[in-house]
Amino acid sequence: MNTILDNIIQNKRLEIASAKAVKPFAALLEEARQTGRPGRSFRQALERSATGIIAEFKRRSPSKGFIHEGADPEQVVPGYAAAGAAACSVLTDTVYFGGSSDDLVKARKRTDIPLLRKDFTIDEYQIAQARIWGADAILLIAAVLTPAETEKLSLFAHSLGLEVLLEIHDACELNRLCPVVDVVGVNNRNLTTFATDVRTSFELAGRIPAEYLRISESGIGSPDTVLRLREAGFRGFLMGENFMKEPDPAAALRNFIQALS
Ligand SMILES: O=C(O)c1ccccc1NCC(=O)[C@H](O)[C@H](O)COP(=O)(O)O
Repeated sequence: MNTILDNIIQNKRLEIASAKAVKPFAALLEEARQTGRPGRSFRQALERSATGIIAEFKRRSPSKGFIHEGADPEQVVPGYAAAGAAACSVLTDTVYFGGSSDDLVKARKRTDIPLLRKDFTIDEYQIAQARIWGADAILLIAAVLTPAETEKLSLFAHSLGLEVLLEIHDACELNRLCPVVDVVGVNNRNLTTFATDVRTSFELAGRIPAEYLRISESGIGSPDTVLRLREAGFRGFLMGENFMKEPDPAAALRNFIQALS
């Protein structure tokens, strides 16, 4: 039986094929190479951040449905930056998350903090898009990539000046770690059942080599959880629903950060 993740990836393949029919990869790559490299670093922003919070912009999700349907990235993302986010994650998947390339492009125009293109990256085409749309980093999900694919896509991302967040959920995915990965994320959400359990981060923390900057993702809802994850060695905390479910996500982030200090 197809899981939602299978369906998401199948849909990605169709989207990429349709995009290539409109603009072939060679033309997109030329455009990406001509796009300026602003020199922002997703990893450095986390290393230097007092909060380590990566605030996510998403309107909906497979697990929660509608979260904040009319959210405007030109309001939310600069608001996140002003509230103290180290970086922002912007969902660009439309079908399952209600996002778009426009969200990333608009966010880029309104803030200078590093932006992560949050999508299901399986092809160099998506990485070239991320460069053009203003991302500083891309997400690779170990669950849908082989070790060889992970390294190949990571090298390509670096060739365009993008950093790589490699997301794992299980110890068996540690074999995707490679020197070209910049940040390792532990996703507390099981991408098949959507259940979140922050114990996943605590269980995997010690299995990730110290040279990788570690972040914890999903299902984080309290300052105490962030403080415990910090003690376990995590430097970044990717949080979306906790803020996006509020009428003013940036104000929710501001209140969260105040409770952290
Ligand atoms: O969020 C989902 O329902 C989901 C389902 C399948 C694949 C990915 C999914 N979410 C992407 C994410 O990893 C989260 O948006 C991100 O980690 C923030 O999680 P949260 O703070 O729990 O919104």
